[in-house]
Amino acid sequence: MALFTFLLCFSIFLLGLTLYLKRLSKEYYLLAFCKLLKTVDGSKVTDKVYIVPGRTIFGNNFDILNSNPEDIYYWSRDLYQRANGKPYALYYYQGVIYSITSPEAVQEVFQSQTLNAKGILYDLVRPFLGEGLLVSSDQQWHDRRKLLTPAFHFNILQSFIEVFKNETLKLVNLLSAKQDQNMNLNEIIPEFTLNSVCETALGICLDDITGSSEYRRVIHDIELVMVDRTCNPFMYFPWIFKLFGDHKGFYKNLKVAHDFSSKIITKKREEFQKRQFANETVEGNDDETGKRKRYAMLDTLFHAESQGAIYHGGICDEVNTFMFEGYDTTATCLIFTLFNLAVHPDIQEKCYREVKNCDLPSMSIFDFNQLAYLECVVKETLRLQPSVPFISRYCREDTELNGVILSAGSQINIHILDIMHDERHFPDPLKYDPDRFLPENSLNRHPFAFVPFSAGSRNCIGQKFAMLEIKAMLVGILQNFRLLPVTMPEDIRYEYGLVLRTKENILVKMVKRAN
Ligand code: HEM
Repeated sequence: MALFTFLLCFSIFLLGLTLYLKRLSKEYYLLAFCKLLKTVDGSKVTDKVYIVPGRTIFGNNFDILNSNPEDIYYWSRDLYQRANGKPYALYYYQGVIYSITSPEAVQEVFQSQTLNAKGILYDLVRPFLGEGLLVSSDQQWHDRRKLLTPAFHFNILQSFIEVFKNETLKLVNLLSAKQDQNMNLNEIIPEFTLNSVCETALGICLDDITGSSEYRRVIHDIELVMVDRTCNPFMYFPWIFKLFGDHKGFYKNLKVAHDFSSKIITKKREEFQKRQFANETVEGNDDETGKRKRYAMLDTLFHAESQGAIYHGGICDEVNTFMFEGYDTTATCLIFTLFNLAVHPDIQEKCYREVKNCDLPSMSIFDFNQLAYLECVVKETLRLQPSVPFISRYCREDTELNGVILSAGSQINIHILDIMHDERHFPDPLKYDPDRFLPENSLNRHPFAFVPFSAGSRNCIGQKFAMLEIKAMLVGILQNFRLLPVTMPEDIRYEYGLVLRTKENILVKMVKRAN
């Protein structure tokens, strides 16, 4: 009798559980621990979104376990092909990842006033960048963006040009000493872009401060650990990372990077305070024409600090953000541009003809803006090999987007690279063809078809800075050298890092031009 009662109760329990799970499974992908996507109009989700089949019964949670950055790059391209122009979705325990690969689909995100919070991947860079402009959100982001925008004003950029030119001349001298050898661009270029951002935005010459090569090395190692963590969903948990990841190495490297930027801040603050004391800057808010005085980035922060609008920790976060965002992105673009020019001698020749009579030392922003073909070349590189291949947003609340409902906690991955490889807007998308950006060929192009700097309120604050710096370096290099290919396009295997990388370093040969 007792057994019968037990079996009856157990059966009722099982039936109840089954019914409950059945009901729940209308809302959730149970084994993936994730809420299901729905459409706004009740139509089939698969009509609007390609649902990526998981490799295990647990949704997509284990799809990229043990992958490397190269695997992830090519996996993303494969998903793009399979989705055939539709957005695609992956089911992870953290929430749905809704991936956008077309200008039409990204429009709503870039125009949204609310989708400003960054995706959870950015949590992995938080130990490095704190609450700096790249990762922060809400009022803090708004206030900082407002504070820092004037530091990239035209007049400030004009004053940076001298630094870009000096760094270019230093680079040309170094390249002259190595001409006719194979040049490893990944080793040479980042040193100069780091110098440029430090000397302009931070006002410090790295020749006066030790540790810059160590800084670049640790940044690379920090990146490797972060990319490794993105491949393993369990490593998102800080305690699992602490137990099983390279936690110790990561924080050791982080300390080196933070100490390096701290050293810069301390040195510059002393100088700022001395100037303040001498009444040269802070009190003199207005310049002689009566206009509000503008400062370069670090002085803007010190000025805000003197008014209680930001504290030391905030300054450190912004400095780390600008150093990190400002050097690797531009270096990547320069490396790919030089590579593209080396393997396309006809395009290189056209650029050379445009720049050969420029007088670099006397060039102004206006003169750089006149280099129309060079601009097309840089844009085509950013289209084909965008330094930042994808970005991500986080849905704090249930969000309607492109006819689907993303529940709170979902992520929106914006695949900038795929958007800019859309053949409807860029026919034969893998061909390197700067003419696409000539005015007559850009007419009526979708406004979000070319978005290497993102778009909308969270676009890149440093885009004009970057274009100017890249153009200055290209003018100097092209005037002095003919680039010959060593690495060929077929040798390149791309990798996802914090910026777009290649598995092997890119090599070119530079032959001095007869003047
Ligand atoms: C070719 C060079 C560059 C490219 C392709 C690039 C690209 C981007 C992209 C795509 C974003 C959006 C990131 C996101 O939404 O998660 C971004 C944001 C940002 N970039 Fe750049 N960037 C470049 C150069 C620079 C430079 C030179 C600086 C500074 C000197 C800079 C500073 C920033 C900052 C601070 C943000 C965050 C802006 C915000 O959220 O308000 N970038 N950049």
